[in-house]
Amino acid sequence: MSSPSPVEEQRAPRHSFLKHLFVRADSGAIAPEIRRAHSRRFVSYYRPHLPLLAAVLLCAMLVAAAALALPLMTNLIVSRLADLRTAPDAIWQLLLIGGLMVGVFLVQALATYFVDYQGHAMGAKIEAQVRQDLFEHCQGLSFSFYDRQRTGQLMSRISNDSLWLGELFHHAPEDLTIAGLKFFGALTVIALVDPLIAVAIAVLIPFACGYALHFNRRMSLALRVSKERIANVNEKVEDALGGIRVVQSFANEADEIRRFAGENQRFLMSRKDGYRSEALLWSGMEGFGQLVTIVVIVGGAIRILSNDLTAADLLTLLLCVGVLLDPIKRFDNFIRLWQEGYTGFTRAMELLEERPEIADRPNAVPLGNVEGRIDFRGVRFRYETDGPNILEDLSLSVEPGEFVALVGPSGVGKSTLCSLIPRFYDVADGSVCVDGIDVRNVTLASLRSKIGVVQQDVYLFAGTVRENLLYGRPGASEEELIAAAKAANAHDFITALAMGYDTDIGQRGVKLSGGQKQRLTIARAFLKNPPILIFDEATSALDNESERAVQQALVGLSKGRTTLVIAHRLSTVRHADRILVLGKNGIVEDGNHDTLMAKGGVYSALHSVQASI
Ligand SMILES: Nc1ncnc2c1ncn2[C@@H]1O[C@H](COP(=O)(O)OP(=O)(O)OP(=O)(O)O)[C@@H](O)[C@H]1O
Repeated sequence: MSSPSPVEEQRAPRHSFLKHLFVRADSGAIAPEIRRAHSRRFVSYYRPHLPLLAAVLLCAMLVAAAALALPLMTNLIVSRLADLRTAPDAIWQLLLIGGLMVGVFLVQALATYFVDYQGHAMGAKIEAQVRQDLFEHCQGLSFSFYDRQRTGQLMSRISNDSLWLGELFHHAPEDLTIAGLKFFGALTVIALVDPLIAVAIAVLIPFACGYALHFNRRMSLALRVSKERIANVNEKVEDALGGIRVVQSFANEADEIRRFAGENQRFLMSRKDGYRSEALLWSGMEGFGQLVTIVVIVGGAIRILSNDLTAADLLTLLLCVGVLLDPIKRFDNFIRLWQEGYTGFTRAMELLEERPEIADRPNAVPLGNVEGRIDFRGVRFRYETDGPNILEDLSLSVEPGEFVALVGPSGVGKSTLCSLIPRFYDVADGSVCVDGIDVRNVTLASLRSKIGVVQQDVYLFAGTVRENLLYGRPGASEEELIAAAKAANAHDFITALAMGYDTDIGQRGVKLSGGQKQRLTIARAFLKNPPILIFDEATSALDNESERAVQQALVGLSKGRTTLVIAHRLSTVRHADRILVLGKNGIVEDGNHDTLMAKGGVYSALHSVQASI
């Protein structure tokens, strides 16, 4: 059974064709003040292109004027036919008018070319700008935003939604100018030729406008829903293909196909709803066009019979009706383009309006050279305002150059604690300080440049080994690059790869083993060479021998810099200056390996358990 359409879903029970025709279409609409703000933003995108826009609009006016010239010149010829019969230079006069017409059409052709080419180029530039703005904006959004958002949805906003923007930015001013000039120009000529027929046409126009606006709103709603649905489809594709190894290893292909079919079907239904409104709009506008033609033919004939109009005038009127109806016939196209483009624009603006929760304070200063002291002062933290506290009244001081290990059961907040130092999240209460300065009072870029983080989830970019290593320090020399790789025990496996440091490692480093990926991320942090290092389970995917080698390198590298290491395997941190045991109620033990073992508390118990495995 097919799922209900989005608009139907909002207005159960299902309605008939007639209900569809007359139902109000403003539910789900955007608030007027937001719409106004979006409109201002829309107009602002033209600012860097004003001279080009002016040239395009001028050419658009020429196109419209040339279209109106045809009925006028035809009138000129036909109304003078009687005089021309007796004129000795009739052929020359006709040839002159013909030449004039050719000139007009030449101007029209050149203007059309300019509007089409330069107009589209301007639209494409603005589209690229919006896409760039979106991408740049997303780069600055906080971890908490990405905790809530899904990548597929974001990709859809940045790539899919912006596809119609170029067309919209180009066609909106151009089509409106041409359509407006043709419509009102033709109506004016009709009024000059026969005011009564012009009035008859003008009476029909409000009905056509009301009808068009109604279906415009319906299409807008349907398109908005359909954009949300295609974002869901993208999200499903991203999830299922990104995790294809998990899908296949669980033999869950059929389930994934079924889930995808569901999203695909929902998207299809939203399209169908939009197409129905579009078809009703299109057929209605066609009907309006026919009605206007009939009014002019019948009305014109009656006026000829009463000697108020000549045959030449009727011919002019019919040609003018063609010009008048042209924008109406293309109205459907324009509305579709407008809706597709403007809905995408609105969704893009919603994303741009998203404020980063973590940002530089207005008075933030750059963090200068740091010694590496870290203080947590009465820190309380939770991920969501109504969520549980993950850290509560936590105080802790790490001296410059100290090597501190964080151990404890899974989920007590070790990674969370570390993520507060580079300000991936902000504390709810208390403060986190580096060298005595609250991290919220310094610029994010300067703070993060002082901290190297190797995260639990290894992330490598598509590209070569070299590109990935240089990510943290693009200007590093070849010697520094190799030294970092050697320190992370990665140099040997890198040189054994087909292209050495220039080997492409595939999407997210898929062509490497788990341990190799981990060593690359460690080398990347080594190369950055920051005064504060944070390793979150950084050696978990290494075999014992590699792990020992990396541990040794880490000990060497940590000299003179503050190092925090989160570890589950206690054997890897027994050499640490301090070991902090984190429990549900914060730090429950603090000391070095020997003192904690002698104490016989949580650490020694954990140690005994691991030693017995
Ligand atoms: N982004 C997030 N949004 C909401 N809750 C989160 C988020 N990240 C972690 N948590 C929750 O915070 C708590 C602490 O997680 P954290 O990753 O800091 O623990 P951990 O001690 O490092 O665990 P592990 O040793 O398993 O890595 C957990 O209950 C977890 O579910």
